[in-house]
Amino acid sequence: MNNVSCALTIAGTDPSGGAGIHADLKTFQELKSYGMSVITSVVAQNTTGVQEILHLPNEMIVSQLDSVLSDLPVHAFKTGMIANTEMMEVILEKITTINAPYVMDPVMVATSGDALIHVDARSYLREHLLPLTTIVTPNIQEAEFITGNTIESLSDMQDAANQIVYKHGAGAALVKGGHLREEAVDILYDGNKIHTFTSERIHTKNTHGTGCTYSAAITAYLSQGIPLPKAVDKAKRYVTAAIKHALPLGKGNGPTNHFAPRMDEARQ
Ligand SMILES: Nc1ncnc2c1ncn2[C@@H]1O[C@H](COP(=O)(O)OP(=O)(O)OP(=O)(O)O)[C@@H](O)[C@H]1O
Ligand SMILES: Cc1ncc(CO)c(N)n1
Repeated sequence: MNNVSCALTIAGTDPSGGAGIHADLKTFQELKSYGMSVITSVVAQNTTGVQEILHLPNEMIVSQLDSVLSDLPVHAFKTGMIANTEMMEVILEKITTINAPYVMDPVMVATSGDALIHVDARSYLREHLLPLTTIVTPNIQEAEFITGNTIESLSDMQDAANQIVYKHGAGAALVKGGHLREEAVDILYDGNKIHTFTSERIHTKNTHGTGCTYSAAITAYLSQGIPLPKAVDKAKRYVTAAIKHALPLGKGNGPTNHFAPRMDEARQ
């Protein structure tokens, strides 16, 4: 495998294995990209919520980034949880040197409702990191924060996706409507046109880490040179299968099933 595609995630941890760095690396592996990770914060969390957070010193984050960037290729990268403004500043300085697609999951709160980033950092993320992205993947709540508008319909989602590109400078915006309607509809504006991705809505409480898994799948496909709308289409299929076969583990919202495509293939 001389032409292996390398994908990097910069995010927080989840010892219960369903979200954060762990979801990202499992997804990269399942989708056949070589996974690499830089840890921002160590998060004691599980399917029921977040118990404790330890932020790594900024020098250690920079040091991890230097270790990866001085030695290995990066064909696409993503950011997830970046807890505060200072951390965002040092990460920004390093990622501007990477010449590869950038997927931002603008993580603000966990599925459990626990806050994962400092309130002030949300504005920094919008003003300074967002313009660097190839694609940003907000859920409704995150898109409402970025645009300052309420989102209640598909047409509101389209307006938000447009605004996030034109007004806030993202390369493309994928607004996820998982929580909005009977179908799970996501809207992508790629700077040229609106694309709509629809899947059945799966009635399950096991949705811990869906956002991480989805953005990691987009990153994996972009690392393989697959162009944007197609990468999102394939990632949407992957996350839908992962939710459909979600694992009833833990006492709260169980994790998505990163093996899911193999289970579907095995049945065919
Ligand atoms: N119950 C569901 N059935 C089918 N698809 C879903 C369901 N819930 C979410 N999705 C889809 O999963 C993907 C992830 O979106 P979601 O809105 O859950 O992300 P998120 O809120 O960022 O996740 P997280 O809780 O990990 O932060 C989207 O494509 C969304 O449409
Ligand atoms: C570390 C981390 N990033 C993102 C999420 C959002 O699901 C989470 N629960 N934990």
